Amino acid sequence: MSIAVLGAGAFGTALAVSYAQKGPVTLWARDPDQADAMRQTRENTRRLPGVKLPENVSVTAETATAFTAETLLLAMPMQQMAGFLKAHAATLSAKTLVSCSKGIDLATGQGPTGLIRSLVPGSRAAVLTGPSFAADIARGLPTALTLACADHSEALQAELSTPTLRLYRTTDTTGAELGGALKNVYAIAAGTVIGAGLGDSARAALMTRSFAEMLRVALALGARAETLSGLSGFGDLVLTCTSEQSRNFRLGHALGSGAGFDPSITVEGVATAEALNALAKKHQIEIPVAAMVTALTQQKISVSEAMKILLARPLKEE
Ligand SMILES: NC(=O)C1=CN([C@@H]2O[C@H](COP(=O)(O)OP(=O)(O)OC[C@H]3O[C@@H](n4cnc5c(N)ncnc54)[C@H](OP(=O)(O)O)[C@@H]3O)[C@@H](O)[C@H]2O)C=CC1
Ligand SMILES: O=C(CO)COP(=O)(O)O
Repeated sequence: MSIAVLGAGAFGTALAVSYAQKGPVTLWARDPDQADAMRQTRENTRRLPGVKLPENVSVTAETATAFTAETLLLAMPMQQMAGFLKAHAATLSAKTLVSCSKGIDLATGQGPTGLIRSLVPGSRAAVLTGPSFAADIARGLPTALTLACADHSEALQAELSTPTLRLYRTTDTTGAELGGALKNVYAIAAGTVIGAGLGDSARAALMTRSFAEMLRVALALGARAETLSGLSGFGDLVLTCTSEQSRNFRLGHALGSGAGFDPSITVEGVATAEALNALAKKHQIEIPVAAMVTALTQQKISVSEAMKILLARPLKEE
């Protein structure tokens, strides 16, 4: 089997570096100048500086070259995925398309597998998700992820596992992709709490109530509870809410502390919060924490107002 990674950001580059241990990997960058620079320097200086690209990684800006692989890993920001799939639908059918992106498409409310199934009907859709920072994967640090695919995926699991990247499989694509998408929203909340100096106890409370929200949403949308308790849900929530490596956490920290934040940094939780609010409204699910994140990121509310609203909610059973 052969692998190509579509999207040469931090995560796509890290995955290409990791899978190059097992054989040749094609890394597709949309920008020909960036592809040239990466070929010359053997480094993605903009998105993943300090990591050498192994010889087994071929960088290209030609989709025709990348699309010769059988397994294609989609590693672009979530709001870009639908456009990419629509543009290349004809050539992508009959491929295995593994989404590595975390989010909900704002226009349709779909996750990655929903988009893949509706826009590229002949393909096979899978999701690779879980607690993993690009820099850790690229350095070969031990990591465990969830591979979700509706059909039997043992062969894909073996193909995408490495000695340091251990995959657990599930058929619950809805649960896996919702866990990965929603944890980013709550990481913004956790970062806000820490940035505003509200303390570790407040963060633990918020993470716990966030997990309750994640579970409520996921169950309402047909996911299995055990998926949310696994790597793609609980595991990634813990990582992202507790590490300053997380861009979602760092955006929240900036909101909480009043610091500035570079708008060119990919922060999936902002659009996901908006998409989540629309889904929750449609399905009548209570999401008080995520609602506050949306209001905060849209500058409709201050951090102290958000805190007061959450603490003043009616007392109830856990
Ligand atoms: N970084 C991480 O640690 C992890 C990230 N992820 C997920 O991976 C996804 C990508 O994130 P990440 O790599 O970190 O983001 P980056 O910001 O590092 O890079 C985004 C990449 O996507 C490319 N891109 C943007 N728009 C398009 C498009 N229309 N078609 C093709 N490529 C496009 C960008 O190209 P250009 O430079 O030309 O703009 C860039 O190479 C996100 O969903 C994220 O949640 C998942 C796990 C870990
Ligand atoms: O998904 C991630 C870790 O699992 C990366 O998180 P950020 O996008 O917040 O950096």
